[in-house]
Amino acid sequence: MIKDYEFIKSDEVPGPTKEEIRCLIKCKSEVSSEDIVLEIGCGTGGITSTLAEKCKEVIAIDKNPRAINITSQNLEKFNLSKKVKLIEDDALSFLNSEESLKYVKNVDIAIIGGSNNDLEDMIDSINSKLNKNGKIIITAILIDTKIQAITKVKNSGFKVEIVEINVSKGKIMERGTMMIAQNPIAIITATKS
Ligand SMILES: C[S@@+](CC[C@H](N)C(=O)[O-])C[C@H]1O[C@@H](n2cnc3c(N)ncnc32)[C@H](O)[C@@H]1O
Repeated sequence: MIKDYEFIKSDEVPGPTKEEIRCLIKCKSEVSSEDIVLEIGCGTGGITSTLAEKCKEVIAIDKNPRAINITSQNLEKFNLSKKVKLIEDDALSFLNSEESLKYVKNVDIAIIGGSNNDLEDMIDSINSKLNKNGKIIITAILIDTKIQAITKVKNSGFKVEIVEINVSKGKIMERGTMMIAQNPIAIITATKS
């Protein structure tokens, strides 16, 4: 697993998703060497890099050119560039475009880490390109996003699992170890039946 400190970072781009959360996403996704992964909102490239180490191919989309740039630098650093197609665009516009048909079809795993106000439409669009038994994994910090995501995937007929993770990481100091809490984050895993 790539460590958080190994990623090239930028103040203008969120991420990388913390190592413990990336571990869980990798585990919950059950990613294999045959899988085609779609990531919406690649940010710094934390999840893209983690899954690219194992899967066949990642199509990673971000509307922020700086995110695409920093993800590209990280993929280069970890020697994963060949496995990843980077797309700079608004995810929903891209998924609904003709061009997307060239790259996004028969998806096995889709990760949604950024969606603005388009989450429900995004889930519909991804669902139309998702293989049977494929998974959509949504990471959410806002309570509102969690509720919206769970309601949508449940009503769309997916099998749904949700875990909320509260990680505290030890900071070792001279006089003892202090546990530093990270933001709670929900991982919603929706499996297509
Ligand atoms: C929290 S960051 C993801 C961090 C990433 N998982 C990582 O490990 O580095 C969310 C990203 O989603 C992107 N984003 C938000 N809404 C989007 C949309 N509609 N289309 C494409 N990208 C979007 C943002 O630009 C941002 O870079």
